[in-house]
Order: sequence, then C-alpha cells, then structure tokens
Amino acid sequence: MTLLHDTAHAKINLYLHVTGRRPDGYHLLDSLAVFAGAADEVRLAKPSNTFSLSIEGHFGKGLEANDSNLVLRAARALQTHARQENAYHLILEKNLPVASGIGGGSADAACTLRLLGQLWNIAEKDLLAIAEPLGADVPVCVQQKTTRMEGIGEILTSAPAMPDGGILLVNPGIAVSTPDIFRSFAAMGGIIERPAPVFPARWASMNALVDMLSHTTNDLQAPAIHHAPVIGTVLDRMNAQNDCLMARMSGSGATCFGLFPTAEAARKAEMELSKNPLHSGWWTWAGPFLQN
Ligand SMILES: C[C@@](CO)(OP(=O)(O)O)[C@H](O)COP(=O)(O)OP(=O)(O)OC[C@H]1O[C@@H](n2ccc(N)nc2=O)[C@H](O)[C@@H]1O
Ligand SMILES: Nc1ncnc2c1ncn2[C@@H]1O[C@H](COP(=O)(O)OP(=O)(O)O)[C@@H](O)[C@H]1O
Repeated sequence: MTLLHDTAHAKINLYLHVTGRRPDGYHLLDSLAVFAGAADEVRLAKPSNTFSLSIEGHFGKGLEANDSNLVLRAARALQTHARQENAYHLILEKNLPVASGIGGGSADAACTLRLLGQLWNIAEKDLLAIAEPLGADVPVCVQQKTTRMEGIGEILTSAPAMPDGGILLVNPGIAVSTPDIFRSFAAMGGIIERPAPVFPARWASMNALVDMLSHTTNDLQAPAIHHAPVIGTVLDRMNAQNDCLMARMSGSGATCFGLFPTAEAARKAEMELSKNPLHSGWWTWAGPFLQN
C-alpha cells in the first residue's frame, strides 16, 4: 500500500566557489546546483502511531533506518511545525550512493517535506524554513530546480534552465566526509578572491554553458583528490570519453559529472567506461537533466 510517493533527485554542483566563512565555521558558497534524472524514492506507506522507516534499494544496506536518518528527522520536524498527530510508515528506496557529493540524504529529507507538506497543506516557504536546520543542501532540494545557491545554501535564486544535453555521473565507490573536505580546503590555501560568475538570461546551448563553467571551479575538488586520489582517475577517464565537453567533481565528492551534447552521448560514454573491469565497483548514471 502506498498513499503518496515522490522522487528525490541527485543534486549536482556545476561549480562551487567558497566565498567566505561564518563565525560558526560554516562556509559561504556560490554554486550552480542542477538536478539529474538519477533519484531515490520516498513512499508514504500507511498510517502509523509514530513515524517509522524501512529502507530498500542498492545503497540502503549501509544506512540505518533510525532517528539519525534524514527522512525521519524531516518528518518529525514538519510534524512538530504542523502540530500534527498523524504519523506514517515511510519507505526509502535508496538508489543514490551515500556521502557522495550529490546530496542524496538532503534530497530524501526534502522529498519527505514535500510529501507531508502536500498532505498537510503546508506552504513552500514554510517547508524551506524547516529544511534549513536539517542541512545546508536541504532547501535547494525542496525546490529541485536549477538554482544559484549562496549563503551556506539558504539563499536561493532561480537560474536559467539547462540547455538540451546529457550528464554522466560516476562515483568510484568511496564515501567522502563533507567536514573533512572543508577542513582540507582551509588547510590547502582557502578562499580565492574572484568576480562572481554572471549568468545569461538563457544558455543557448550546452557549449555556451560549458564556456561559462570554464571560468569557474569546484574549490573542493583539489582537497577531495588529496583525500581520495581515485577522484583524479575518474576525471581522467571521463575526459577521455568521446564527446565529453567537461568533467568535474560535484559538491564535496567523490561523485564526478561529465557534460555531453546529448543524453544519448552520455549513455554511450557510460557504456564505454563500464566495459573496463577496473571500474567494476564504480556507480554510474547517465541521462538528461531534470528540467525546471
Ligand atoms: C558541499 C555541499 C555543496 O552543495 O554538498 P555535498 O557535498 O554535501 O553534496 C553542501 O554545502 C553540503 O551540504 P550538507 O551535506 O547538507 O551539509 P551539512 O550537513 O549542513 O553540514 C555538514 C558539515 O559540512 C560543513 N559545511 C557544510 C556546508 C557549508 N556551507 N559549509 C560547511 O562548512 C560543516 O563542517 C558541516 O558541519
Ligand atoms: N536518507 C539518507 N541518505 C543518505 N545519507 C543519510 C540519510 N540520512 C542520514 N544520512 C547521513 O548523511 C550523511 C550525508 O549523506 P548524503 O546526503 O548522501 O551526502 P552528500 O550530500 O555528500 O551526497 C551520510 O554520512 C549519512 O550517514
């Protein structure tokens, strides 16, 4: 039995500039976040006395269905806000790798907020306020649209829609700790002063987007490669694929993305890459962007 369900899509930081640091240690960011077809699913299964969770899916094994899970944390936070006594059994289908720079846990939390928000008739602005303390990436995942993220992730400005094209995601099978990568970023030189990227009204093509991105970086990429050199190998392999327009790491890693002129070209590159037996433990996904 499923009352309602929704998909929690992978967030990809096409660029990520660290622009400052708050007194509490959190880093100020400027990032273009987009969403890919790859997704977890959250299902509201049936009414229950208290919120409970079961986890299915390939990446569910390493994840506890306890109070620390972002799905339950989001559900309880909204229940308190909405002064609701009703609770549900939730099912999470975990298809996205955990602690991998594509915000899977944040997307699951956001998806839970959307589902319960729909049921309890809660406005999006209230969902965004509940999302913020759950994690820096949760607000952007509530809207699941191409967005410029600033502040620590709570200042959201809509960005032009993605042009037609394809994306390939590759994770080399390692989990990376976000706080560790931010710490290494500081130790390896820290903030770079530079002008903020300017977005056009629309990107005429994938090449136009790639041209803008060539003037940006993911500031966390070098610190992450320092922690996990295999990330450098993933980027080399991705860059070696036919039609790969650019390759870069997302978030604090270790997932990397490649941009392609079409979803078909991204799928071809995925097949090529997967032929190599050395890549057998790598998770891959290829296809279109999630459009606004
Ligand atoms: C780096 C980013 C970029 O989108 O993505 P991921 O690598 O997680 O996908 C996010 O900012 C991650 O957001 P999220 O994973 O929700 O982070 P949180 O749980 O709020 O914070 C985890 C820890 O990361 C560090 N942190 C996080 C966000 C931020 N703007 N500055 C930080 O310094 C802090 O040490 C914090 O304790
Ligand atoms: N539903 C969930 N899915 C993934 N991770 C979760 C979830 N709930 C809690 N977590 C915890 O959140 C941390 C960050 O997970 P995740 O959002 O996948 O990272 P990232 O944003 O780097 O992709 C993990 O270390 C994990 O233990």
